[in-house]
Amino acid sequence: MKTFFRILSFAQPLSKYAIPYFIYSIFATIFGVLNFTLLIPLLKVLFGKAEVKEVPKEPVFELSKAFQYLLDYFNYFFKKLVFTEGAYSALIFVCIIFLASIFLSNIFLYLSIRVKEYMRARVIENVRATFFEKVTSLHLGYFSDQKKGDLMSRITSDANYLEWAVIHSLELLFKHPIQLVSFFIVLFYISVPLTLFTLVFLPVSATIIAFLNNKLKKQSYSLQESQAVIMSILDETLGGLRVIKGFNAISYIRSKFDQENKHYGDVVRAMARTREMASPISEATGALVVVGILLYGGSLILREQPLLQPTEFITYIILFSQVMRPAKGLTVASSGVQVGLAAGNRIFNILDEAVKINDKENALELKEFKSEIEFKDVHFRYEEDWVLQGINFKLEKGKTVALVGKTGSGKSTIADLIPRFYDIQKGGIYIDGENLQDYRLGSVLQHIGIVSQEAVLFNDTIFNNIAFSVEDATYAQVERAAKIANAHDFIVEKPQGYQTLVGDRGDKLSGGQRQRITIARAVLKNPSILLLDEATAAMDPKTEQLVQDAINNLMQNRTSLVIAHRLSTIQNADEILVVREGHIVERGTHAELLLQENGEYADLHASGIR
Ligand SMILES: Nc1ncnc2c1ncn2[C@@H]1O[C@H](COP(=O)(O)OP(=O)(O)OP(=O)(O)O)[C@@H](O)[C@H]1O
Repeated sequence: MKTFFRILSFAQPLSKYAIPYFIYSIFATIFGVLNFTLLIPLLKVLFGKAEVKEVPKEPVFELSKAFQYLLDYFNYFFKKLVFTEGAYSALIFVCIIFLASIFLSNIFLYLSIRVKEYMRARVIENVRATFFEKVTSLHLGYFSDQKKGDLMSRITSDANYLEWAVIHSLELLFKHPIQLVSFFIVLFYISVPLTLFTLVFLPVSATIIAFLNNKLKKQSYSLQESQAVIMSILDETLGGLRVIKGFNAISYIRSKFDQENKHYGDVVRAMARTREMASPISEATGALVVVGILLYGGSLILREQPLLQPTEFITYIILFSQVMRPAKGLTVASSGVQVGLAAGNRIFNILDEAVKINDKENALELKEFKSEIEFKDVHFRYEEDWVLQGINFKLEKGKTVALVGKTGSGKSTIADLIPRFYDIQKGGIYIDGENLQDYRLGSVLQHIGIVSQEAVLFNDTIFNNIAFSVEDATYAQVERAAKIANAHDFIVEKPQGYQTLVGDRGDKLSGGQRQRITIARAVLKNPSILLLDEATAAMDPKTEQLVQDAINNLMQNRTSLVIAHRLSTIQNADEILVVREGHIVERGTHAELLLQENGEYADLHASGIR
């Protein structure tokens, strides 16, 4: 029930939709039912039962019997018309009212559907916006444990199921119950014993439908899980197509996909079996009831003193056949809600994930970076084991500190702690003497530029890829940044220049070109603190020199923390820290470290990082 109300909360403001929907549904139903009740006078005329021998008496209005008065007045007016104008004129009169009520019923139906669709659009907008906001505010560590495809499936297909669940719940709460109640009021009005007789069958079909719904909910959860797995495989395949083809692993990935795809098909078939059973079951119980009504209703008519008129009986059967529609609608809507509840749970699992990296109340603003960044006894772990232990160093303004060490030693992790991709568990990181966690993160990030090992580009133009973190960047500014990053020349050689689309993840550019675009991006942002993780991918000497020069230009007059994979970048660093298994084991300048006998830096140098 909690999930159900939470799903409805996406349709805020609910009253804006639910109240008009309720009103329109009532009117659509009233006029819809009226169509059928008009059958009684119509049939009377046709069967010649409407003969009137004297002037009928006009009914007297009483507030407590307003409904009865309306019916009596209609009968009075109808009889008067038959008496004064003849039966055929009365028939025309009934037909006109019949048409008018169909027209009105459809107008209200249209209005109710419109409100419903507006609400649907609102729900999907809200769900996606809330989901996207949440996903972008979660800490990076969360995504290490998640499959991307699974998240994508939640924001697309699960969100769709949820959107339908809201619509179905409107129908479940308002439309179908209103229709059912209205039909039953009229049915009771025509014959109480006959209607009581039909009601006996309701609990039987309700129990069967409830059983089917429960089954459907479980199946639908497994369907959505399977959909997520398919999306993940697709995502991995598209992302790694080059490797898959290169390693001739197409059959491996295909069989993985086929297996899941088959499982998905099996679940869809199982769901269809369950869902489609609801309809024949309600049809069969409906037919049973109709036979029962025919037998029982017939006995009421065929008595010596009939309790029911044949014209009323025909109308009753026609009306009853209409009851099946909302009754079936109820079963469809409730299964839609069940499916939506399963989808809702998958979405809420993410929405309920705690945002671990938050700004404190009254957090400080880092307006200007003035003196230094300091790591004091920093300890950090992703999972069980410590990845960093007792890290101490200072990065003074305008200086360059380089991190070197074997792969997996913890260099990237140290750099990731400054923009608070992760928070440390012990010790402290200080900027200008204040704890990093006391600042508003946004104000710190404003001063940081990151160039990572992997050049991350978006499927957009070169211009937008360079300008993406700087609002309103001008063409001249972007061009200047590209020149400093040694990127301008290759950009203008492209037919579309800065407007060239780079392709998915920058596929249409070479590795060196992608690197220089990301360097230009950092140049344009002009941050005072630079976190630079050198690319490890091998480039030809000329490109490498171009990238190296671009990096040197970028580092000028900045405070830099550099993760070095080549010695050439860091020979001029003010301090080099050698990291081993999460500890700093050596520190000093290039020259100092080379002098250390059996030192790790000297070793690394000898083994060839250059
Ligand atoms: N998201 C993560 N979850 C769990 N463990 C991680 C995660 N990221 C890194 N690690 C582990 O933390 C340790 C340090 O990794 P880190 O990436 O900082 O090393 P590195 O020195 O930068 O390596 P490289 O030079 O290869 O980039 C490694 O043992 C790695 O397996």
